[in-house]
Amino acid sequence: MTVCTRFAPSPTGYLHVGGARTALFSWLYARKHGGRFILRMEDTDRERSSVESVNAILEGMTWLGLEYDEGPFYQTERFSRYREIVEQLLASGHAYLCYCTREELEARRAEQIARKEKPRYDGRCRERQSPREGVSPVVRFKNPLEGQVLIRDLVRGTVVFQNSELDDLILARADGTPTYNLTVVVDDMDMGMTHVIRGDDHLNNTPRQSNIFYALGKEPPVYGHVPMILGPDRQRLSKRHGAVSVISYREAGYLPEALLNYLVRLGWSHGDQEVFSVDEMIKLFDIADVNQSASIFNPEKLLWLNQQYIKKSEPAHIAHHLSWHLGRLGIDPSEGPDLIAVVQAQQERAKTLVEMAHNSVPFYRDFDGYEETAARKHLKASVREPLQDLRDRFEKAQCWEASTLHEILLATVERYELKLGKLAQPLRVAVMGRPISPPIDVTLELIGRERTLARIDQALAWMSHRETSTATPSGHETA
Ligand SMILES: Nc1ncnc2c1ncn2[C@@H]1O[C@H](COP(=O)(O)OP(=O)(O)OP(=O)(O)O)[C@@H](O)[C@H]1O
Repeated sequence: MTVCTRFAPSPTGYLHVGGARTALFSWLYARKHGGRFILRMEDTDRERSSVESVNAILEGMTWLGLEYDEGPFYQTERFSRYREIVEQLLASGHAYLCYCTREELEARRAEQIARKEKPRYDGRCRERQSPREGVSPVVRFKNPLEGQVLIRDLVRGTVVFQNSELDDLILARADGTPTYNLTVVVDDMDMGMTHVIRGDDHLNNTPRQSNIFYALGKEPPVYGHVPMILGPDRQRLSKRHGAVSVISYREAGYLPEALLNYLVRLGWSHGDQEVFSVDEMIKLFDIADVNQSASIFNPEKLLWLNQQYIKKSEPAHIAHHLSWHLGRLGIDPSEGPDLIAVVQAQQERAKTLVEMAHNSVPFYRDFDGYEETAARKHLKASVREPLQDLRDRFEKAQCWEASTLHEILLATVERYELKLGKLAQPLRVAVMGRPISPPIDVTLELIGRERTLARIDQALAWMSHRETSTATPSGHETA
């Protein structure tokens, strides 16, 4: 039997981290067992579903690398099939037409509450034979009245539900549209689902869905209900409450594998290992090791993991993701130094790709002004002469490589009896516009000879201009 799992979101918003982790567990289960992973859009709520949400979910899945083998399937395209199954259940006596009106149901409900009973449909139309004038009936499932439903849950172990606790749920509304529990069963049956791994917010639906499977003469799939991810307020993250979209993590400079790693560890562990490649996740993931309790999303830990991934990933891989961020800043990396070298120079320190992209801008684009405090501190009159000298030596450099540039810088500071930083920092501000960059020799190599010389000239001119404009009538500098 080939394992088949699915992710079945309702396209009523973006893909958020809670849904994404449930998708990841389902995907890992399929991959680990050499099975199929299906994507299904549960879009029957036409009011709340939208094409934009479908696209946002697809974008999130693609970015995370949770590729699906089949789908996306859309429930709205399967209405005739749902109708067929409703007819089948009616014909086999597992469903019946219910003519109770909304007002009657509400009145009975109020009475049940007044008697301190659990409000539920009282089964009045179960044996009804004749239609009722002027009322369009709904179709209800004839839930067994006795016995139990036993769920052997992959995460929670055996969970028992009493049939006496379950309502005769509505399968089709008066206008003929199918309800959630019916569509899910028909799809899971038709799509050959062997394992349904979903959030434990669905646990109460499971005995109802299992009974519909039995009524159709089928074995239900194996279920695994994974715990919820909660926000800092301990409320379940959902599209309607506090969830952060997966794509906003892309925009904030996270690597998809860092987010996957964070999500897999949220509620699952393998010894004390923290960092897992996707291949390791597939190999080591065991749904039986998933916690039963909910987890709280911790953005600091995610940031820490992202930094680890930036440090350790292949530069070419980071370059691939970084170029997307540079594109957002209007930079075409092919118009400057090799992006892989730019990544290598910054891999040790960047926490996010947004930070790396921001710090990479001067490698690709000339800047207009300097960071103000840095310029005031480092581009001082006293440094003009050594900076000019350094510039002239750079111009004559035999080759434009970090080691040669380093030698030239050392020789210049020696000549002026300066500490290295006293010239390296002004140089950095001159060529980058700011006081932070990778090692200065590497920075210069990346910027290239022409740009470096032009930027030092620009800084020297800026310094002269500043000297004249800030000079007092007596000729003393005031800054
Ligand atoms: N906070 C969460 N933690 C873990 N899994 C979740 C969370 N929220 C939803 N899921 C799971 O993600 C899958 C898709 O859910 P769905 O699209 O209905 O998301 P939702 O955010 O609950 O939507 P809505 O805001 O409409 O309630 C389901 O299996 C659901 O159980």
